[in-house]
Amino acid sequence: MAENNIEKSRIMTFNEDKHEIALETKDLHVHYGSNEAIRDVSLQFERFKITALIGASGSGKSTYLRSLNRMNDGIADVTGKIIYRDLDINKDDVDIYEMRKHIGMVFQRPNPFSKSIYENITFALKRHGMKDKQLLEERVEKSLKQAALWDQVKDDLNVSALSLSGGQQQRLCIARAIAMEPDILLLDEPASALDPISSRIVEESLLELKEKYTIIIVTHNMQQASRISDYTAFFHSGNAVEFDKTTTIFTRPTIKLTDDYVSGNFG
Ligand SMILES: Nc1ncnc2c1ncn2[C@@H]1O[C@H](COP(=O)(O)OP(=O)(O)OP(=O)(O)O)[C@@H](O)[C@H]1O
Repeated sequence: MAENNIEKSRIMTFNEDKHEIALETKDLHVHYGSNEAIRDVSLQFERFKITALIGASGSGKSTYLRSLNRMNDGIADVTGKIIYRDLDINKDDVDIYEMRKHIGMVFQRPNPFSKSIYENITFALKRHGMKDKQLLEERVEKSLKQAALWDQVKDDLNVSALSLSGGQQQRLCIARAIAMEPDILLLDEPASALDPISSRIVEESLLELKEKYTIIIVTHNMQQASRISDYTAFFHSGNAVEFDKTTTIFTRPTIKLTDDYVSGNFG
């Protein structure tokens, strides 16, 4: 069990008259058996902004992120509130299938289906009842454009997704997630398995995506966090230690633990 040695934390909250909150957790705890991986985390995520979750390995970033759209159901015990559109989506009676249309997720390793590019994107749409061929084609084009992949694949959407490069596969996974037109995109180190060039291209597409989506991203890469995020939450031992504008976290954090981490003294 991680030791709770956090004496101080500093969590910024938004003035809700000026900032629209897309998602919020209140007193969130996550236990894997007796191991408390997330301790009482209350954070707000502003709409159409990118929030980075940073911290050393094992600090709880992925556990927290995965709890936000109930990916930890059946794996961990998650208590506390996850507020989306005035609804606590951590309640038992929430339709998880429906909720995930609004809160989509992209994982660390590109995981396209072993199907064509076109089918990767239309699969979930069809399962949700979209049948019209023209509408499906429009959605495929729009999401591939938003994920900055359209120009490279538009001439043959019937090739296998597995024939794409790693970076292209990850952008396809982003396109697949946004094809559902979610409000919120959760990304768990989406560029960590990619080479630096593909990683920068994914970053650039995320910057464009924030015009339309609220993005919450786990990253180990400090440069990436400072390049793309508006806000940053620093996690340590399952606690959200400090949350503020990214520039503040990286240039003048209040808490020593944050300072040590962002200046590379541990982690
Ligand atoms: N499926 C699981 N079952 C049991 N314990 C888990 C599981 N996933 C994570 N944990 C534990 O929860 C704690 C937080 O892990 P988590 O993966 O959330 O951290 P992280 O900050 O995302 O780490 P990393 O950067 O290495 O991915 C760790 O103690 C880890 O061992």
